[in-house]
Amino acid sequence: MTAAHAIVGVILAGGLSSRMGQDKARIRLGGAALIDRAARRLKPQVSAIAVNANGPVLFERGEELPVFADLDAARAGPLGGVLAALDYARRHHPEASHVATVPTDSPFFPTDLVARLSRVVDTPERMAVARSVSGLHPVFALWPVTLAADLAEWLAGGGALRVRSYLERHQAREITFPLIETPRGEFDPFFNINTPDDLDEAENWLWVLER
Ligand SMILES: Nc1nc2c(ncn2[C@@H]2O[C@H](COP(=O)(O)OP(=O)(O)OP(=O)(O)O)[C@@H](O)[C@H]2O)c(=O)[nH]1
Repeated sequence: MTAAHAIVGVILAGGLSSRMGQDKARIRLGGAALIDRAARRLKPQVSAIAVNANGPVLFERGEELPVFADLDAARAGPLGGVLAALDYARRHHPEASHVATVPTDSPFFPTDLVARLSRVVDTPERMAVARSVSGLHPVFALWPVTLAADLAEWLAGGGALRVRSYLERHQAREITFPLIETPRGEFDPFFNINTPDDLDEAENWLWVLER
């Protein structure tokens, strides 16, 4: 697949943030909310961008993005967000072949994420997912829009909620991304912020990464 293909980028922000105790999308890192950081990083990589959230979303500096909720009020985890994303893409971007998802809580993801995942998408049905030395990162993935009905059926049929199981079922291609070399050592670009301690660690890394 080439960069000419239309890919809708979706920031997954529909979780409960229970470990953080407050909405992770609104958490500030280095002066910017995580949702705005994710949007800034994803936007140049895709042809359109939107946010999956199950509550109100606030954007800064007038950068309003389209927001859509899960289709089913009973939360199905990240896959519920992916299903909503495929439905959104089908309705608003009929030209799009794939949706690229990233979570809202991972501020340092690769700036060539979508380009590298796209390169291994050789058929319209192909899925691709990111890996690093820390393991598979199932919410950093390319999802064919045509999978919507299959995913809906799988979730309705009580399919495992784990994203990883669904990717395995479809033999998603895995792309391994390198660690980032810094003066303080190597850093995983898929580092994500789940707890207040993670946020402290991200603040420390931000200082090193943006020096
Ligand atoms: N749409 C949707 N997204 C979800 C759901 N659960 C998790 N996510 C998203 O999936 C990604 C990974 O979520 P987690 O960090 O495991 O869960 P979380 O709800 O954000 O945080 P915790 O409640 O602390 O587990 C994040 O981008 C979440 O916003 C859900 O039920 N629906």
